[in-house]
Amino acid sequence: MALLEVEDLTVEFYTEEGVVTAVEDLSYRIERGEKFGVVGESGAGKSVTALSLMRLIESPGRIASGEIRFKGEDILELSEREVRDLRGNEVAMVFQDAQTALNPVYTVGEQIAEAIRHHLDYDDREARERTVQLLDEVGIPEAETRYSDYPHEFSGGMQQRAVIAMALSCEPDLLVCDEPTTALDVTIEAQILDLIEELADEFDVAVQLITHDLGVIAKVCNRVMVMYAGKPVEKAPVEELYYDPKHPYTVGLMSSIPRVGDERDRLRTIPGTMPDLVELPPGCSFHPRCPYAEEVCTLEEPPLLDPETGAAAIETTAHSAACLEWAGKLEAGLDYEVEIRDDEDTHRNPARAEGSDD
Ligand SMILES: Nc1ncnc2c1ncn2[C@@H]1O[C@H](COP(=O)(O)OP(=O)(O)OP(=O)(O)O)[C@@H](O)[C@H]1O
Repeated sequence: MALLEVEDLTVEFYTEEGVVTAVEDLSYRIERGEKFGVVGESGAGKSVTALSLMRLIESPGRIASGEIRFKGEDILELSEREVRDLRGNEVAMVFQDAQTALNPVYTVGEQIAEAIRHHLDYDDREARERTVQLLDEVGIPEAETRYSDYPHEFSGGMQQRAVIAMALSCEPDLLVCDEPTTALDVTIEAQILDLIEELADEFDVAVQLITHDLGVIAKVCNRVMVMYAGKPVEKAPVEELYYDPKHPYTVGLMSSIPRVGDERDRLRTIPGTMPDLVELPPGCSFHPRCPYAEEVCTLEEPPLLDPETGAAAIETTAHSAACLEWAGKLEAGLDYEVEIRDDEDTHRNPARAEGSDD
């Protein structure tokens, strides 16, 4: 049994414009200790997915259908009290903005110690000791002294480290990080990502890392799900996604990975914007922006398929993509080439999209 199993999750928001289907029929699973990335543009449904895991979707939204099983138990069936126990204790979350996670009127140390006392039944002294130890582990210098600092006395990067310490304080099995580094500058971003990766291994905690940046996923994750307009369009081990992407949207996202000193001609960024979620385009939601779209793409919605066999993807399918190409339905096929640039050299990816014309 996987640690987390999300099955056919659909989340809707009732707005004046109509019903927004923010997440539709979404399925994925995360194994114990796995680092799982969720990537897509703004509005893809990444945060809504994360909030659903914590059962934090609020009106006008609701989880319309699906199951979210954590250690085999459907969290949608739990009582409010049971969900509160789950949050923080077994599933912890780190958001983009550390400031909203920290209460300005308590010292950083007190807040973490309070979480420890609440969840782990430690006395004051034990909680304080554990807090200092955690602050030290997340790289806060002079942890003993900084325990008594208020959040505003910490820099943005230090605040995010403290939030990570708080998230890990109750030894969760799953850490959900929603754009944890977006508010930070690039050097600090790299440090925080390294920290998340190191701590995930050290604490043996699985991570669901949400970002709009494939470069961030590359640094941290083992497996990735690409989302577009509320649905998964590609799932793959990270290396495979980079070397052999099977969905045109993924290829478009790759062009926006910033690399220092990267002089190569970029693949075009994807023109256009995400469709209106109240009224999705017919057929494949991505077709209005897809350079390879054909008439069939306006008519048929592509399921997730195994690109090797064209069979419907099941949970054990390692690499799947929702493009009609893999159902053998495109006449001209996909024709893209991915250029990978390593630190030392640049080489063309040998893996071209199968079924390409030339
Ligand atoms: N409170 C809300 N009320 C109405 N619609 C909402 C609400 N929250 C989310 N949505 C809808 O769900 C869509 C997906 O939102 P979500 O926050 O999950 O996107 P995201 O992929 O996390 O993007 P971002 O990177 O901008 O956070 C939004 O575009 C919006 O249409």
